[in-house]
Amino acid sequence: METDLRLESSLWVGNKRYLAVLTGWHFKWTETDKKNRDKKTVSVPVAEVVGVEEGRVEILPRKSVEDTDKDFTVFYVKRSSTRNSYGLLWRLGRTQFSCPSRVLRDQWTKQLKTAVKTHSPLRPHRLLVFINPYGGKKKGRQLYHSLVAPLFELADISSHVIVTERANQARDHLLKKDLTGFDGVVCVGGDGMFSEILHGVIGRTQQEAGVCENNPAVTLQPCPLHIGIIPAGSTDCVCYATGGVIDPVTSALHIIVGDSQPLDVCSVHYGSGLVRYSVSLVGYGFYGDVLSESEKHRWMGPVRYDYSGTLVYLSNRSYAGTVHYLPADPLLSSPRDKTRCLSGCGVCARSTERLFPNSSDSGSLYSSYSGQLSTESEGEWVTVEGRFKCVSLTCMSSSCARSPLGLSPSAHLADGTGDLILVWNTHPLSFLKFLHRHTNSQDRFDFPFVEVHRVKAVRFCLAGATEEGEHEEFGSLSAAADGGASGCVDAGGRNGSQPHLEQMRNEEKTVTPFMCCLCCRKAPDVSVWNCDGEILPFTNISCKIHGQLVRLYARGIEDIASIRSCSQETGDCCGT
Ligand SMILES: CCCCCCCCCCCCC/C=C/[C@@H](O)[C@H](CO)NC(=O)CCCCCCCCCCCCCCC
Ligand SMILES: Nc1ncnc2c1ncn2[C@@H]1O[C@H](COP(=O)(O)OP(=O)(O)OP(=O)(O)O)[C@@H](O)[C@H]1O
Ligand SMILES: [Ca+2]
Repeated sequence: METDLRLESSLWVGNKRYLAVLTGWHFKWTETDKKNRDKKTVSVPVAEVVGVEEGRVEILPRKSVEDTDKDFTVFYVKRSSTRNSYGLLWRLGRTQFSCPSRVLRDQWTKQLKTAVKTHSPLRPHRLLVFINPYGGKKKGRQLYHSLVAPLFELADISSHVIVTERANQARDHLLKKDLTGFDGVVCVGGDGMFSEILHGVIGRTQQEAGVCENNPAVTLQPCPLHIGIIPAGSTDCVCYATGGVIDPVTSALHIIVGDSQPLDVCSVHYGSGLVRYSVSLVGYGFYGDVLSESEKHRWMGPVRYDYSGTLVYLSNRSYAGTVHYLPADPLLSSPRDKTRCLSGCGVCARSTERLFPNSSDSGSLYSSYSGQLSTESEGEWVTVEGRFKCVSLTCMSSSCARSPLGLSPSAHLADGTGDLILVWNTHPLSFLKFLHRHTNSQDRFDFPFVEVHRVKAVRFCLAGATEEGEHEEFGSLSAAADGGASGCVDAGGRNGSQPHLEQMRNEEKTVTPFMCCLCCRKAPDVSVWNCDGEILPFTNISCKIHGQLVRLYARGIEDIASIRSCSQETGDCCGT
């Protein structure tokens, strides 16, 4: 197949002659002018070709086609580094080629199109797009129509666009409506909107597989629909942490080329019910209080978090509780090993082999789903009791513009673990130093009052509350297993009617005082949980990490150094 696709000929770009070669994986063109000693080769991976059009075509600022019969235009991914973030910006590169004959032109366009089809099997053809018109700075709709839709059209992707009219509309649509023919779901919005899509996609997959989401011991069915994120929110943590930049064009190009990034998901349970899923932060204490305070100031937009953060910091609170955690295998990785999860991460790749042992390629990745109950041996739970400024569990680094390395810089996107960060009560200035280190690259865990553990599961219990309830209902994760869908009740976060959770919520209210307002003299004894930007109505929760439960149209953070060495080899790897 490789040799079938090979094509080589002279082509013109402007008034310069090039030798163009299409090999199995790359399309390259090199200037053939002999006087030019610095011959530059532009090499574009076939998998990063966005579109091939006959004639001289432009798509921006608007589409124009000069239908000449010896020309063709290639659109492809071009990279540039950014000042404020860690990943690379992707832009649309475009080169117009002229051939000596129409026959050769047709040969080039045909071969290039075939090569693209062969080398990117996960490219979407049909997408379901949800736009939250009220996310972030309320520019979602405009961003989509001006920057993203023209790229999808160029790449021959058809999309069904729904501009939401209410919260949870996207989730409900994914849970109930016919999704036949869609390759993926695109979320135009922030982390809250992503969370809706996440709940819809996971819930729908479990429904169809007959898996009960309430039982934390059950192995959930990985989701076949990919999720794309066009960032248009306030924090956009999921987009930032999975690509290193917040940029709608970069995100659209990752969707078009069919990138596939697996992502760990944490399920949060109360009693015998699922409460929510999280991919970023499940946080009690400081981050819970900041979120709770910020909800009162939504009108401020993204600044609400800084304002509320300052108020909450000044109120200097700490909370008593007991944390139980199940450590992950320390031989595989550590949250303090100073590594970073980058595109092509080896730790995550080895986890894929462990989680899906029988699959040899991404096409059959989910075929090895092994049943409903976790068979992995559980290990020993560890218990820590005390007074904390905050307790945070994150499945990934949770980096964002505010904190470019995130809550846990060495966390992995897809290793089946989360990082548990315990910040003990300390002097306010020490806590400020800890917070400040989130804004730079200093080690935020290098304080005597901070602990970080790589974990598979966590349980939290308020001080004074016995764990009896939970012990009866959970015991160990595997003891709670009931074998699957039997007796399954509606999972939390799925739809309005969850009688089991409603009853438990009322029970908890009797022991959970309301958050005190900031002017009260007496600080509250109990905080709230922040679950990816949503306040949870329960305190004594139990969390379990599900390795690689969903897939995003992303490829992790690209290592700038390796891209540079690639440019040196070929003159200019990515542009004309
Ligand atoms: C001295 C400067 C200190 C700056 C400290 C910055 C720490 C930033 C850590 C960011 C962690 C983000 C985790 C991601 C969570 C998302 O799943 C979730 C949904 O979008 N976002 C939030 O809950 C939104 C959470 C937003 C949290 C913002 C906290 C801002 C704290 C500001 C403290 C100022 C103290 C000033 C004292 C005079
Ligand atoms: N049409 C709508 N009207 C009201 N709320 C909506 C609508 N569509 C979606 N939502 C809800 O709005 C919430 C916030 O949206 P989104 O996450 O897009 O923006 P954000 O809160 O500004 O950003 P971030 O979550 O990154 O901080 C989501 O939880 C979503 O459920
Ligand atoms: Ca992880």
